[in-house]
Amino acid sequence: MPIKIPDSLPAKEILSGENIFVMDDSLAFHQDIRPLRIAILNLMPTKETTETQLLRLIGNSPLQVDVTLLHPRSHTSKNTSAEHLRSFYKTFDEISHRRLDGLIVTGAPVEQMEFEEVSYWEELKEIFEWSKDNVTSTMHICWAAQAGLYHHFGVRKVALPEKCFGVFSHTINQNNIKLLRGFDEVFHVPHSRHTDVSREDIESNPDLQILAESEEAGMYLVATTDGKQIFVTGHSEYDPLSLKWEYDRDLERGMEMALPKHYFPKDDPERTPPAVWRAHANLLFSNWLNYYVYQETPYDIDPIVY
Ligand SMILES: CC(=O)SCCNC(=O)CCNC(=O)[C@H](O)C(C)(C)COP(=O)(O)OP(=O)(O)OC[C@H]1O[C@@H](n2cnc3c(N)ncnc32)[C@H](O)[C@@H]1OP(=O)(O)O
Ligand SMILES: N[C@@H](CCO)C(=O)O
Repeated sequence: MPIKIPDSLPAKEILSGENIFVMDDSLAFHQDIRPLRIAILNLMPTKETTETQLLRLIGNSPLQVDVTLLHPRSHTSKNTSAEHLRSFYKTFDEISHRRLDGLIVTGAPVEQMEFEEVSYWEELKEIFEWSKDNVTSTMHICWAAQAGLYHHFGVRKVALPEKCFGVFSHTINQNNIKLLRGFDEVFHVPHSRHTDVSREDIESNPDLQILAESEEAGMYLVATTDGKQIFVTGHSEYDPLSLKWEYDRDLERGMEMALPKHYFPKDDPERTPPAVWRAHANLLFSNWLNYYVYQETPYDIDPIVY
């Protein structure tokens, strides 16, 4: 939340220079408050796990958030029960007449397919197009970041020589970016993917900025200069044991798996990995909700019907 202090207090200039959000009296007086309308388009097979992880982060905010869970109507989920989807989920066509303050699109285990082979690709393209005029800010996670960058900006997906798998240290590229407010100079994030996005395609696009990256894992946070689209290549939402679960799963399937990097204490898979990314994850989501959604979205959000 912003701090409201008198315009003439010396701290105001100092804090503004440090990328701290300071609100002046006139804006504070005029600010109307209502619950935020956020949808999560959940493309993960393990929907209940992902719901919980994302809601935990969205819930850590003083803002009231009204959450709608969405699943793609053009895909029949094998791993989530129809009963769960019927009880708790909607599809895009049921909500597309209303605008959203924020939209989160999750990862999906389809990164090694061509985008066009994904069963819900046409539907996702429709949602991406709609989001440009009907959502204040959209956050795309992992595969959704690759898909969004490809759809909106033609950024190519690139196969990695080996899976980017582990918990990596990251640094920020720019000061005075609202999404990065309060970030430590070095912070940690899990990555778990076989593909990356083309740096060349991103760097040559003046509408895109690389906000944070990792020497080992590459680009992490990419955003449009207007903040309407955020692309997150890692999984800050993961639970402490998510990477272990993926590692054990793949070993059980008989795959040759390298240990997740910088994860198990002393690289011993019998030891419990500590979560060293939780503070970062909470800050990323609360900064997004506050500065890219709440402070930007209009109070009267729905289109006026004459
Ligand atoms: C790069 C990222 O974004 S990382 C995020 C993805 N990570 C994860 O999903 C981790 C958890 N998932 C898993 O471990 C596995 O997917 C499991 C255990 C749930 C299931 O794996 P498998 O049995 O090998 O594969 P299965 O045949 O059930 O298909 C898995 C999923 O792939 C996706 N998928 C596969 N083919 C397609 C396709 N043509 N189009 C769209 N989705 C597809 C679906 O999401 C499918 O699950 P769903 O039908 O329940 O949505
Ligand atoms: N995080 C994913 C990567 C593959 O999409 C997994 O290992 O399940």
